[in-house]
Amino acid sequence: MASGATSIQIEQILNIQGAFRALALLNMVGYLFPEDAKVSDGDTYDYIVVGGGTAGCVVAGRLVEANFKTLLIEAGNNPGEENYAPGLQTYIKNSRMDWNFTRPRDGFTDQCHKGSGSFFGKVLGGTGNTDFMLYGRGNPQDYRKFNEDSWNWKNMLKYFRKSENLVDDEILNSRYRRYHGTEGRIGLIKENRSETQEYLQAYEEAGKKVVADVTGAGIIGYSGALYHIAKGSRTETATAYLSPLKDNPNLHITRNSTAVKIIFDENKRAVGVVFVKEGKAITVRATKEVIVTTGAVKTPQLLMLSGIGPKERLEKLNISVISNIPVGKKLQDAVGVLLGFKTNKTTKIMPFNDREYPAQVIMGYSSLNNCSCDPDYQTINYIIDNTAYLLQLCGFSLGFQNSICDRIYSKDTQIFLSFILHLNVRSYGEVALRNTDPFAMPNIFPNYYTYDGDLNDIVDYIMDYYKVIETPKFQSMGLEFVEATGKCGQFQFGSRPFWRCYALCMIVTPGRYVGTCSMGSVVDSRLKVMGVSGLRVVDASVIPGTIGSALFGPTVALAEKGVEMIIEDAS
Ligand SMILES: Cc1cc2nc3c(=O)[nH]c(=O)nc-3n(C[C@H](O)[C@H](O)[C@H](O)COP(=O)(O)OP(=O)(O)OC[C@H]3O[C@@H](n4cnc5c(N)ncnc54)[C@H](O)[C@@H]3O)c2cc1C
Repeated sequence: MASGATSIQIEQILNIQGAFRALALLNMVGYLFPEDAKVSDGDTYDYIVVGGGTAGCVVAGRLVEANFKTLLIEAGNNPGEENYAPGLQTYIKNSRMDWNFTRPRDGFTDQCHKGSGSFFGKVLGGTGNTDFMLYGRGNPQDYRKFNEDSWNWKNMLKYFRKSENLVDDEILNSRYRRYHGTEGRIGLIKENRSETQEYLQAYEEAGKKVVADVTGAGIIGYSGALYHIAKGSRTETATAYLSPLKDNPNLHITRNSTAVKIIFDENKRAVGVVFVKEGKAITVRATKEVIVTTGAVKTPQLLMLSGIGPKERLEKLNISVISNIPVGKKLQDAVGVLLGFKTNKTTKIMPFNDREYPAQVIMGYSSLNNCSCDPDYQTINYIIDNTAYLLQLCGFSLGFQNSICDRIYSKDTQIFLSFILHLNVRSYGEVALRNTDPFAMPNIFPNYYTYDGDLNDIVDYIMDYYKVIETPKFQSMGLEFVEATGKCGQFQFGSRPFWRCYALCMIVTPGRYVGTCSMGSVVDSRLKVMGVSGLRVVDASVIPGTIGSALFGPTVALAEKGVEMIIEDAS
C-alpha cells in the first residue's frame, strides 16, 4: 500500500477543480441554452417554475412547447464541460455547482467519514447534471408506496417510455424491450465491456439470475448497469428539454436567482414569487400556477418560508401559517454499506478517456426469500481498473477517511466494490427550518438507522450477499475482502457483531432523498399543495418512500406525468 495515496489523489482533484473554476468564466456550454432573461419587478407569466433542475427543466420545457409563457427561476448558473464528460464527474463535488448540504453529526453513523453531507446540484439541470449517471427506475413495489392507482408501476411505465431513448441491442432484442422507450429525450446506454461479462458469469455460477436488464420490471437478478449517457456525454434534462427551445420567445430563464418566497392572495391562491438576483429582490406574477421544483431539501424550505408547513414549527419562527401540513416531515434516503475486495487481476493500463464512465458497473437486485418477486436489497458493483478513480470515489465522492481508502487501494490489481443498499428503510428523518433566512441551509436530519431494524436488515443482506463472494468462480478471481475499518477486528469475522460494526463504519448514503412533500400528506395525487390553490410541487420531494434505484429516471418520469396534468388542468 502506498502511504497517503488517497490524500495525493484528493490534492489532485482540488488542483483540477481550480482549472475548472477558471474555465467556468468562459461559459463554454452556454451556447446550448437561452440567454438570461431580463426580468423586472411585476413581470407576469402564465407559469412560474421555481428550480431549473431535473424535474424543473422537464416542466418548463413542456409548458413552453404547449405555448405557455413560462419563467424558470434557477439558483445556479450554466453547467460546465465537466458535467458532460462522464470521466470528470468526480470534480463536481464541492464546486460552484454543489449546494454543499451538511447534516449534523450523530456520533453513530459518521464514525468513519471526514464530514457529513451529500452533494446536490446547484446548476441548470440540477442534481441530474451532477450525479453519478447510473440509470434506474425502481421496482413495481416502490410505486405501491404512492397508494394511488394513477401512480402505480403500470401507469408510470408510460412516462418512462416517453422520456427514454435507449440504445442497446441486447435489451432491444430481448423480452425487456417493451419496458423501454427509444424515442424520448433522455439518451441511455448500457456498456458491455468484457470485464463486466466475466463478473456476470461469476454471479450466474453463484446461482444468481443474469438478465439483459434489471432496471425495473420487478426482476431479481443481475445485469450490466444502464447510464444516462449518450454518445460519450451525460444526458440530463436541461439540454434535453430546454436546448431545443433555445429561441422560443415563451421560454424565459433567470439564473443565479434564488426564490425566497411564494406570494398568496387573500384566497390562499399562489399568485407570484419573490426571488433575489445580484442582491436585488424581484417580484414576478403567475396568472395560472406556480410550480415548485427545487428538490427534496430546498422545496420544503421554500414552502415553509412561505407559510406552508407544520404550524407549531412556523409559529416558533413568527411565520404566518397559510396551510398547516407536515412539510419536511417524512424524509427518507436509502442507506447501505460498501464492501471492498481486492482481486488477483492485473489492472489494464488504459489511456484516460474522459468520455468513458470511469468504472464498469453491474446492477443487482436480491431477495432473502427466494419465492418473492420484490427485491429486498440492491447491489451496485464497481469493477475498477483505474485505481486513481478508486481513491477519488472513496476518499472524495463518498468522503471516507483516507486511511480506509488506502486500505482498499491496490496499485496494480483490479478492485471490486459492492454497494449493498436497503430498498425499504423504515427510519424517517426531517428537513426543518434553521431560521427564516432563505439563504441559510435548512437542518437536514436523515436519522439513518434510528429504526434499529434497518441496521439488522443490512446485516442480513451483507451475510446473504457474502455467500456469492465465497463461490468458486469469485474465489478463482482472487476476491479478497478488505476489512477497511481497521476497528471491527475485535469481533469474529463474519459474525453479526462484526458486520454490524462494519456496516456502521462503512455506511453509504446515496442521496436518494424523498418524502419531504409526500403525496397524500402535502400534495394530492395531482401534485397540488394541500390547503392552497395555484401551487404544485413536481420533484423528488413528493415521492412518499424510497425508490429501489437512483432517482434521476423516476424524477423525469414524475415530471412528465406532472406537467401533463398541469396542461390538462389549464384547458
Ligand atoms: C451524490 C448523489 C448522487 C446521485 N447519483 C445518481 C445517479 O447516479 N443516478 C440517478 O438516477 N440519480 C442519482 N442521484 C439522485 C438524482 O439525481 C436526484 O434525486 C434527482 O435528480 C432530483 O431531481 P429534482 O428535480 O427533485 O431536484 P434537483 O435536480 O436537485 O433540482 C432542484 C433545482 O432547484 C434549484 N434550486 C434550489 N433551491 C432554489 C431556490 N430557492 N431558487 C431557485 N432555484 C433553486 C437547484 O439549484 C436545482 O437546480 C444522486 C443524488 C446525489 C445527491
